[in-house]
Amino acid sequence: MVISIGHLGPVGTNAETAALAYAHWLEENQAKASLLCPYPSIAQTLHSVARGDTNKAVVPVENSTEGSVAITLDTLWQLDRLKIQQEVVLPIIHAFFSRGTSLNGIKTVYSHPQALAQCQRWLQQNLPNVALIPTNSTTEALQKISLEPTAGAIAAPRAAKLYHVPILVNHINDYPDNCTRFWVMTLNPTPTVGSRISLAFSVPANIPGSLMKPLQVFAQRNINLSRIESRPTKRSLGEYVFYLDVEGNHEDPNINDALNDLTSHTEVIKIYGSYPVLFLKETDLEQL
Ligand SMILES: O=C(O)C(=O)C[C@]1(C(=O)O)C=C[C@@H](O)C=C1
Repeated sequence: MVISIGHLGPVGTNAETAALAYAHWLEENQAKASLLCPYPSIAQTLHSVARGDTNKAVVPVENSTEGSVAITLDTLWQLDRLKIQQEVVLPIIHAFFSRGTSLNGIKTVYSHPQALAQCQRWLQQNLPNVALIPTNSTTEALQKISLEPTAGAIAAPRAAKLYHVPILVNHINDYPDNCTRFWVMTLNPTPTVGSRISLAFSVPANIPGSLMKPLQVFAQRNINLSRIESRPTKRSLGEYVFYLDVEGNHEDPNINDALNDLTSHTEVIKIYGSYPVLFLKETDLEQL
């Protein structure tokens, strides 16, 4: 069976690179063939796997410079039954593309909001007066500049070969170790022994101790949390959903005990599963 993997498109996005890396891993480790399916937005990518149109979806979750990808967390909270099969950590390199020959004449820069934010210092120093225009993805930005010599786009260097647009400046991300975590989501995960569990919950009431009690469940059992953050529930101001990454897996009775206990201190809880993490280096990307 060929595994269909949805990702943010069009081809050449960072999400596609993460999906390609996962497809490569599936082929090497499980002898499984995959078919990549681009979608116009992260939300549509997740809905496609929730409907069963694709077997898996690869979506960005957190960037080392800019933090969480809100649309991914919010959509996962709305959708039921999606589980994390695997995490892929990808080095993210941004390049500046233009049909113009120098930075001098540039008036407009297009890119995905995350990419614009990850290059904000470079933009401030080199193109302080341009209009920054957000697009649905980095490669959608590349498509926009084809007829505009005074426009530029920020995208991954890999896209230069795919779109035949010249790179004017490479490595413009503000932090050289810029990387993004991507999750491979599915309705039917293959059981694996992971190294991390991710979950989200809302609390029964906005009263003293309502967040401390769920956190104590882990502290009391000496279980380490590697991330905690909140997003609004969108029901009313001041109500939040909390997202946690827990170090460990379901084979550990201490973790299972903590997760069982957690349900008595939360209102709605979604456990996205326990999963292994695949770290990629810049040199790994050259083979994709
Ligand atoms: O537009 C792309 O190339 C994407 O894959 C999206 C995205 C994101 O949403 O975070 C992925 C990784 C980078 O952090 C920048 C942009």
